[in-house]
Formats: sequence, C-alpha cells, structure tokens
Amino acid sequence: MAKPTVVLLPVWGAGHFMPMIEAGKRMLRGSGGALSVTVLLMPAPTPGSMVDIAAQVKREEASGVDDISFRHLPAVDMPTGHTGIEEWISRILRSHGPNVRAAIAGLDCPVAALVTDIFCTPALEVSRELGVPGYVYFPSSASMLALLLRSPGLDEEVAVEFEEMDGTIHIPGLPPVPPSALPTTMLDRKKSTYDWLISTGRGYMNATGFIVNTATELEQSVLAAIADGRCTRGVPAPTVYPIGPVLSFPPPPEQPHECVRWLDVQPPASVLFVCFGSKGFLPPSKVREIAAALERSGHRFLWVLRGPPVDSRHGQRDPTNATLDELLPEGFLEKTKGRGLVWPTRAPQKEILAHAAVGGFVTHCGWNSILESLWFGVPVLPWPLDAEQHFNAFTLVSHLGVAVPLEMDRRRDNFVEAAELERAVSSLLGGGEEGRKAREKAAEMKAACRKAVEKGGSSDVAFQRLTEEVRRGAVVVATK
Ligand SMILES: COc1cc(-c2[o+]c3cc(O)cc([O-])c3cc2O[C@@H]2O[C@H](CO)[C@H](O)[C@H](O)[C@H]2O)cc(OC)c1O
Ligand SMILES: O=c1ccn([C@@H]2O[C@H](COP(=O)(O)OP(=O)(O)O)[C@@H](O)[C@H]2O)c(=O)[nH]1
Repeated sequence: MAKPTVVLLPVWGAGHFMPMIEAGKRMLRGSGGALSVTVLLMPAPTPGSMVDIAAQVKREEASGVDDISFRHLPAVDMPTGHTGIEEWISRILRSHGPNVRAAIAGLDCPVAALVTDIFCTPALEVSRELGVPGYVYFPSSASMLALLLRSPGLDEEVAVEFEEMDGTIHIPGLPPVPPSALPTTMLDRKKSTYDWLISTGRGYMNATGFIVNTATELEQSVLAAIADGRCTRGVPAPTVYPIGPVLSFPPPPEQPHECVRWLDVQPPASVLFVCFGSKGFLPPSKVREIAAALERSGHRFLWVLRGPPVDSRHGQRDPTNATLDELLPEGFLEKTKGRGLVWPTRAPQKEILAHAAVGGFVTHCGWNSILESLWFGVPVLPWPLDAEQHFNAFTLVSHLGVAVPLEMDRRRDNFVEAAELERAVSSLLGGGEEGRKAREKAAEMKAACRKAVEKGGSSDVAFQRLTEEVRRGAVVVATK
C-alpha cells in the first residue's frame, strides 16, 4: 500500500500559504520518506493571490520533491453579507466541506492527518467524521492561540464590551493584557466576527493538536499555561507543537534586488525599514505623518509604500503599485534624496531584514514579519493595523521586549502622530535607552530562534514528536 499522506488545507495569503507548505515539507523530510504530503488547493479569491499561489505551486512542483502533490478543489460561491475577514473565510471553508471530504475519501493511501489553517475549524468536523486526526497549523503566536482558547471563558466572565471593562484581562502565562491590546475581532461583541472567534476557541478543543509557528524560547510561559489547561478552565487542551520559526527562503535572485543594492552602500544598522505586510496600504493621512517623521528624523530609511487596492471588500484587498508622486507630499523625495528609498511595489522583505545596514523595522506586526525580524535580530517599532496585530504588538513590547512602543490612537484608525514616530525612530536608531534595550533583546531572540531549530533544539524536538505522532495516527479512510 502507498505510504500514508498528510493532507494540508492552507488558506491563501502570504503569511498563511507558504509557512504551511514549508512545515509540510519539513514533516516530509523529518519522516525519512515514511510520509507523503497532499495539498488541497482552494481557488484563491483575488487575482493577486491566485498568481502568487500558482507561482508557488509551480516552484514546488519544479523542485523535484516527489512526495508532495497538489489537488485543486472545485470553486464555490463567494459569501456575501459578512462582517469581517474571519467570517468570510470560515464561510468559504464551510462551503468547501464536501469537497474536502470527497478529496480525502478519494485518496488511494492511508491518511495520517488533516492539517488546517487558523480559519478552518469547519474542516476539523470533516476530519472527525472521517476518523482522521485533525491538526490546526497556527501561523500566529502561541499567545494568540492562548487568547483564542481562553475566549469562551472570557465571554462568560465579562459582561460588557472589553474596552468598557475595568482593569486588565488575565491570559495565563502573559503579563496583564490591557483591553486596548485585544484583536480587532474582540472589540465589538455585536458583530458576527466576534462569534467566529468564540466558536473557534471552542472548536479548537476538538483538534488533535496545534502546530504553532513559534519557539519555546520565545513564548515559554504561555506555552506552559496552555499545556497545563490554565487557558481552558482546567480542561486539558490539545497538544501544542511549537516548531518555529518556520520561514521559507526562496532561491536567491540572479541579480541582487534594487533595494538590496541600495542597502549595500549604507552604513551598518543605520536604516529604518518601513513595511506594512502583504496587504499594507495606508491612507494619505498616515502617509503624511510617516513622511514628516522620516524627513525630520534625519535617519536613513527604506519605505515600502503601496497604492490603494482596486477592490476594498474584506479578503479582496490587494494593494497596487504606488504612484509615488501622487501619494507623497510635494518635495519629499528631493529633500530625502541620498538617505531614503521609497519602494512602490512588493519588496524582498527577508533579504532586507537580513541586510547588515538595517537597524530597525516599522512593522504592522503580522506574525511572519515579527518572526523574520527576530530571526535577523532587528528591533521593532510596532504599528499594528488590523486582525490580531495589536495583540502581537503587545507580545513584542511587554513579553519579548524587542520593541520601542509607539503611541497610537486606535479610535482614529490606528493613527500615529509624526512627532511620536520621530521620537521612537530616534530612540531606536539614535542611541536612546529604550532602543538600546530593544536591540539587546532582539540579539538575544535571534540567538534563541536559531538555537530552537538546530538539530536537538526545542523546535526540532517538537517537530520530531509531531512527525512520530502523525505517523502513528495514519488511518485508511473508508470511501463512501
Ligand atoms: C488570510 O487573509 C487574512 C487573514 C487575516 C487574519 O485575521 C485574523 C483575525 C483574528 O481575529 C485573529 C487572527 O489571528 C487573525 C489572523 C489573520 O491572518 C493573518 O495572519 C498572519 C499570520 O500568518 C499575520 O499575522 C497577519 O497579521 C494576520 O492578519 C486578516 C486579513 O486581513 C485583515 C487577511 O486578509
Ligand atoms: O513587501 C512585502 C510585504 C510582505 N512580504 C512578506 O509577506 C509576509 C507577510 O506576512 P505577515 O504575517 O507579516 O503579514 P500579512 O501580510 O499576512 O498581514 C512576510 O513573509 C513578508 O516577508 C514581502 O516579502 N514583501
């Protein structure tokens, strides 16, 4: 009989698809040829993500790894009338339920596991029906996982909107959490995205395990709290496998990227890198504040500035290439010539963070961006915008200590005044005490991340445990 397969069900999106494929590939390698990987591809919902995913699949197929195969699921109707990205993706996933079931039942080999994304709780029901172990690949932090697991309890304990409650929120293993640090999803309990979060927290208890893109060294106390059942009111939670940082590095380009060539002629640790993730478009009011801060700070910078998306519906917002003359204040490019580069399209973020000239990173706090920054020991100025990013920013500042906090007005669409950004940039790059501490911590985290994934390191050991568990769980699925 053919070897057992691990079925992956990834969600499209830069921070979701590749880390999950990378984790699958590592599982393949770790099993020493005992497992194969089957990736179920849901049609991506935007032209941009369609092109990205097609390119990534092509690259994987061309890489000659035989034991990974891709199967396209049929298209489903896109939901309408949703109140947020989480509900939208979950509803797409629900529509794909029968397709996922049919695809798994149609496999001619034992199935070792179904691994789904953070949004795919409906697919856990499919794995249960088929008797296949169901794992959640969690592309964000263990702290966010702890909050999700704790959310049904919080929902019962707190009667008012979280922002109206007195005091702080207790998440075992974390410092007291101010309500202002909660994910956007938790800030309006009347919205159906809030219900998504609570039911996801409940549904996760049905998983066989959580594969989390973090390392024990980064989030030890919160991982211990989950393992002890302290986030789930004493009920043992599914096992957590902290296997990160899982970062995928595409093959180096034949010619260095223009951003990298520009960095090559800058002094060490002198450049502030500004990038707001794969969806990172900012409105003109924020662009003006950043430009003013960068101009006045006198520091060097590399700023990825994207144009407005063509389609602004949830899940469809791919930024476009920026027309810099239209977006930037008049005279900005001339005044900062020589010490600043504004890049209007997607930039090679990992190559940039790896460069010795980069001394700090203004990030929207997507978890992948955070891991990449830690991996290269770059301290951070957190400017979260959406989703779980405020909570990630809290983790960076209060728990990991690798960031200089930025004061922002969340009620004004996460507005940061130019003077505040200028202060924080000067602290980070200009030798302030806060900046010094963040730099020191970032260097510590870099060492910890690299140690975790070495042979015998905490993430390597977690990975071996996971691979062994998965191998043992393989079942033959009855075809209906
Ligand atoms: C897939 O496309 C998008 C995903 C998100 C999104 O939303 C979200 C909402 C929550 O209530 C909790 C979350 O943890 C969460 C996560 C999330 O995805 C992104 O995860 C990345 C990690 O791989 C990264 O950390 C990003 O910052 C998260 O946003 C949101 C979104 O648009 C706002 C998407 O298009
Ligand atoms: O101009 C860009 C913007 C983003 N990214 C990459 O896209 C991913 C973004 O993931 P993250 O979780 O940080 O945020 P998201 O984009 O999902 O909000 C990271 O790997 C970044 O390196 C990139 O390479 N270039």
